[in-house]
Amino acid sequence: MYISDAMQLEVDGLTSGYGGITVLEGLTLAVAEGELVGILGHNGMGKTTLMRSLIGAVPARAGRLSFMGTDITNLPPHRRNQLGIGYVPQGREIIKGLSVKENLLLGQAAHRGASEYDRTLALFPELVELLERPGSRLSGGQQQLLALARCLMGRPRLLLLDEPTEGIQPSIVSDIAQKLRHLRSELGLTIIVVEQNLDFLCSIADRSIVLRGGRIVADLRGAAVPDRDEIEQHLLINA
Ligand SMILES: Nc1ncnc2c1ncn2[C@@H]1O[C@H](COP(=O)(O)OP(=O)(O)OP(=O)(O)O)[C@@H](O)[C@H]1O
Repeated sequence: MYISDAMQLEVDGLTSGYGGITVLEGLTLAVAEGELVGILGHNGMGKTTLMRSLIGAVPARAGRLSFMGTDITNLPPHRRNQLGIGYVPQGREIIKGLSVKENLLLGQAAHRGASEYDRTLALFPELVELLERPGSRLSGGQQQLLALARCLMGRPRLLLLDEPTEGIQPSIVSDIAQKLRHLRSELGLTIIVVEQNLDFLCSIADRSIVLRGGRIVADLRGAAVPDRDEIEQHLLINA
C-alpha cells in the first residue's frame, strides 16, 4: 500500500476538553497520506475527544491543526468536512426511520457537486439489495457498512472511525476489516480508527497509538502489522 512521505494531518500541541475538564493536553501527532492508524486506550482516555476535536465538534483550546496544508484549527465542522475529513461516529448514527437509500443520499446532501451514489454503491455491493430496507431492520454489520458508505458519499480523503466493530458479531468483524483494506487501496484513503478490538486493529493498522491521560504514550510504527504483544504491554502499563 502506498504511503506518502507528505503529512496529510498535523496536530501540534492540541489541548481540548469540556467545561472545566481538560481531556487532551498538548497532543502532537502527524499522519501521512495513505496511512492507517489505530488509536487505543482505556475508557475515558480521550479517544473520542480526539476524533471530535479533529472534526471540529470540540474546539481547540490551544495548539494547531492542519489538514492537507490548510490551517483548520478554527474552521467549523462543515468546512473541515468539505475539505475532506469524514467521520463515522461511535454508534454509527444511522437514521433508523429512513431507508438505506435515503440514508445514503443524506451523505450526499451535505455536499454540492456530482453524484457519488453509483460510485459508492460499486464500493458497497452488499447494500444494493438492501436499498429500500429501513435502517431499523439492518444488522449491526449492515449498519456499519451503511455508515461507512454514507460517509464516503462526501468524498473524504481522511476517514475517522470511532469503534467500528462495537456491537458487531465476531464473524462479521473480519468483513469490516476487509472492507477497510479495500477502501484504502481503491481510494487511497488515510484512515484513523479508534478501536478496543486488538485483533481487528492488528489485522489492519500499520501504526498504533496508545492514549493515556490525554497524551500519546506509545506510537508503534511498523511497515506491516503492529506487534500485538507490544501493544498489550503498553495498555497494561497504562492501566
Ligand atoms: N460531552 C462531555 N462533557 C463532559 N465531559 C465529557 C464529555 N464527553 C466526554 N467527557 C469526558 O472526557 C473524558 C474523555 O472521554 P472520551 O469519550 O474522549 O474517552 P474515550 O477514550 O473515547 O472513552 P470510551 O472508550 O469510553 O469511549 C472522560 O472523562 C469523559 O467522561
